[in-house]
Amino acid sequence: MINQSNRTISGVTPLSQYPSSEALLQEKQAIDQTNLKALFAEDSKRFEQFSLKAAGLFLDYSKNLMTPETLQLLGKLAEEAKLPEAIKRLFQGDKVNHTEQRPALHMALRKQDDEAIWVDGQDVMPEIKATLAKIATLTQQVHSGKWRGYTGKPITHIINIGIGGSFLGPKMIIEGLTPYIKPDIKHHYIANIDPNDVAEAFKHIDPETSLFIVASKSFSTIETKLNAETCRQWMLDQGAKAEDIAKHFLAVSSNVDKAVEFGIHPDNIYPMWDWVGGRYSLWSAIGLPIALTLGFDNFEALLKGAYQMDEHFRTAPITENMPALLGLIGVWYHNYHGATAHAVLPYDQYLSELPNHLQQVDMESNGKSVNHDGETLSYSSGPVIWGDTGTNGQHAYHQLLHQGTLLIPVDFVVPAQSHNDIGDHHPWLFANALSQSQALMAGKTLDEAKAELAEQGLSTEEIEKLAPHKVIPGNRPSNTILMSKVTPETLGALVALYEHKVFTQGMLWQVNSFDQWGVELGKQLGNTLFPKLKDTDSPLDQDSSTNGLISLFREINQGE
Ligand SMILES: O=P(O)(O)OC[C@H]1O[C@H](O)[C@H](O)[C@@H](O)[C@@H]1O
Repeated sequence: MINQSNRTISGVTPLSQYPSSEALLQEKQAIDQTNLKALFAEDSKRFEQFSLKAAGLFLDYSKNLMTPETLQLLGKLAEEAKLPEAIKRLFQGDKVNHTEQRPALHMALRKQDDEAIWVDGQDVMPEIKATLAKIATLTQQVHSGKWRGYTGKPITHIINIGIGGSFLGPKMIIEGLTPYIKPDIKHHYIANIDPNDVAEAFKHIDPETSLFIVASKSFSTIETKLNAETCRQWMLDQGAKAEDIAKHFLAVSSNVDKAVEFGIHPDNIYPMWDWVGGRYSLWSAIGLPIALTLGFDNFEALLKGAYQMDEHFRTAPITENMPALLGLIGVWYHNYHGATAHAVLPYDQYLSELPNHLQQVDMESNGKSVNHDGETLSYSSGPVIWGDTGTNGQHAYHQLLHQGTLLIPVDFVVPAQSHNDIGDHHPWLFANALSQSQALMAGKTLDEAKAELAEQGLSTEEIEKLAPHKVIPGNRPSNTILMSKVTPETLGALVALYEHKVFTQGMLWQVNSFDQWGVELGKQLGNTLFPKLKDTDSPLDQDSSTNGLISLFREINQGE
């Protein structure tokens, strides 16, 4: 078995501000002396000990490089980081997003009781309930055919125009719950400013039966503004009149004035609030396309599932708390083993958008390098999150997971039942998820590789040459998150699980998980450079690379 400590020690960036950090460093040295296979052999109850159920999800975290002592130390680390207090502050609406002076209250959106939640002296619950009622009414009107387009036809195409949090979450949920899609409704997304995105959507929609949702918390995101203007013009070009637009355009925004200015009827504007971050907004009216595509009852069930996970996160002790555990295990690998990436591999084709959504949730939240006081972090925060569906990935990048030089912890997300009961497909899928986590854990030793080659009849010389290539180091950690089936409830719980995992890690790293100033610079520079592409007389006053590329763009476009 290859000892992983040598490979990753240079990347270890302990959280030395916490007293337990020193003990965790020693724990890491101790863990390096053993391996997962041995830990399983020593303790027949390892699975029972390192697994738990919450909100319809089952987490098996036994295939992690940890012992009961590690778990205790991680729990202590969380206490020292004041995670329980932070959870309390999050749920009671404290301004945890201190750089923007806002709370982060996405949990209020899925709250199943009427208890008040106060933001700046105002209870936000009545407005949340009123918005849900408005979504329910609209959904009913669209599905019953009461809401009609400008030629009197019912709506059959829902087109979400939005980007980032106003796109990734709704798309992931709708595709994740494909079996629940209303048969008469087609769903489409226009996110990218790339004309290819809008051009392709136009090929599949019909102006008479299309309902566009302009989803933008700020209503100032250039991609969404331009795409919305292009869609409105397209409607007019297809024969709609200016007064018909109200029947075909809705908006979701916290910037009502801007949405009205764009031409959306005030009755058709659904509110968003400052206290909901874009990447946490699918539970708000940003989820309108979810309700319209899957039905309001399914949207409600999604909220309910998330609420159950919220309640678990709010009340469970740290070492029995699923999101906190995932967060702590992630910190254990990131800061004490030098793992800089984390893979999320859903074994469910419908969940193929989950890694994309989680990339925004995780990387936009914790991709930060200063602490709450603005001081540069002395440790690493925010790993690269990536992934795609199994079994497809097994025939592509899993090679690196098994034999590469990087340590990449994995989350396998697997339903026990499929919505499509076709032959043995699903047991095969499940068996693959299990065999991948087993292979990562157990690997293949040099002796095993040699024995295998000997059985195939190879000569001693050939065996010596080939065997090292066939060694799989193993000892590579993974979590398995299992649900009986992907339903609105379990998917709601799953997404909330990851949201709270990210919060836990943000707390441990002492970063503000709810702002995203890094995104702003690219936007500002884009505004400066766009006129230089349009106006060929404008001076080239940028760095030589940017100037050179602008010149090429001008040359190519002038040559046409
Ligand atoms: O909803 P909008 O205001 O249009 O914002 C859409 C996206 O824009 C930005 O790039 C932010 O980084 C994202 O967090 C946000 O979700």
